[in-house]
Amino acid sequence: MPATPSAPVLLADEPGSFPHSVLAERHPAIIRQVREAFPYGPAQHRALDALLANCTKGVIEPLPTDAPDQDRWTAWGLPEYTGRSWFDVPWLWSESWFYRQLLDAVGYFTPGPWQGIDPFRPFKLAELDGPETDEELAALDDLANKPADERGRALLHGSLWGNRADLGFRLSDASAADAEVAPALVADDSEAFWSLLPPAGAGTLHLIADNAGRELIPDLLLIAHLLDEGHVRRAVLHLKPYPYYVSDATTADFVDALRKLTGASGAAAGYGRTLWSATADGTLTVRAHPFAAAPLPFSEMPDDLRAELATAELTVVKGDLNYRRLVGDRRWPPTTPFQDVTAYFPGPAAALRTLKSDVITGLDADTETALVAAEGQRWRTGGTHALLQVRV
Ligand SMILES: O=P(O)(O)OC[C@@]1(O)O[C@H](CO)[C@@H](O)[C@@H]1O
Repeated sequence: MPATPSAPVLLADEPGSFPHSVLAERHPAIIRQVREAFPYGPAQHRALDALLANCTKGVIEPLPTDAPDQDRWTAWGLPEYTGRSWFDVPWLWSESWFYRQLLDAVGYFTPGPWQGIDPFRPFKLAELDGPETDEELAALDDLANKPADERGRALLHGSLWGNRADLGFRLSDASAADAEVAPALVADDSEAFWSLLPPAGAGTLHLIADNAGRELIPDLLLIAHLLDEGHVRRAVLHLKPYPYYVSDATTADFVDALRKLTGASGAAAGYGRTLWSATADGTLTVRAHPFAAAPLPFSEMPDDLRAELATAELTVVKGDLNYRRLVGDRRWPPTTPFQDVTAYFPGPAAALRTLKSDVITGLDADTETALVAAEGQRWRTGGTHALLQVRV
């Protein structure tokens, strides 16, 4: 048990707060964009209208008794939250519920012509095919002749900062992509990261992925490097079982990213070949566990996932949402020890995250003071700061 006393769970009930803006502004904007991106029929438009009204003014409603995921959502807290405003239940919970309901509205789960059609795919593809992605891949050629440890550090940073590529975040803050970043990390355990993964390692890396496209590609490059240089013998990539938080990576997005690499020229294609053959021989495997899209913190992970992560040399936990799930989506004092709040995790873990929501732990007091003096509380949510924290 962590020695640290717990902190209040984040709700979205305070107007003016970041969680409130996500429910009141980001979710309606997502509905609008999805609606405009597809030639949906009248039934889908009606369902989207109903969702818009429900998610902004209504209450959590029960699922139809024949919903295939009824049991799962029952176990995840639906009976407890039914009848309550979306703004009055844990924010982590209502956000996951939103994506589940949005997919339902467009027919994603219903047998028929729209089953399995990712409503976020046009946005993901536009990013994957954009000039920035090609520039990032071309830059790998400059890295190719550097010593392996220098390449490793550059690729680790690429994976970390790749977390800025979050289409949901950009929806609510269009200027986010251009905002200047603060290169110094607010917490930097990268030495511990490398000491957990020395060369000639025999273990398995797990990576809990976050966004597709410009985040997943650098994640894949890091995995390829760790395999090629012998830091780990195997890797397991955890993806989402269905589209989630706009740009979260699914198996289809993994395929697109890998094809992008193998279809590129120069060094990028080499990484692509490493990964393609690693999937073929089982060195790299993918998972899409239902818990990856659960509305719960990782402390409540099911036994099968816990047992699997317990075998990892290191689990890399990518992104802001996964960080919220890792430490618990709570109002921790920022200096709360990261080791304490992650003590429950089944093995060593490394959080690689740009800061895009209020939750933060593991800061030293001077760092917090300096951030507040410079920016008020904006540093928590602006996506311009990043951290790499390791739980040993
Ligand atoms: O997990 P990611 O892609 O880094 O960020 C997810 C995010 O954009 O969505 C949530 C709010 O909707 C926050 O956790 C964060 O702002």
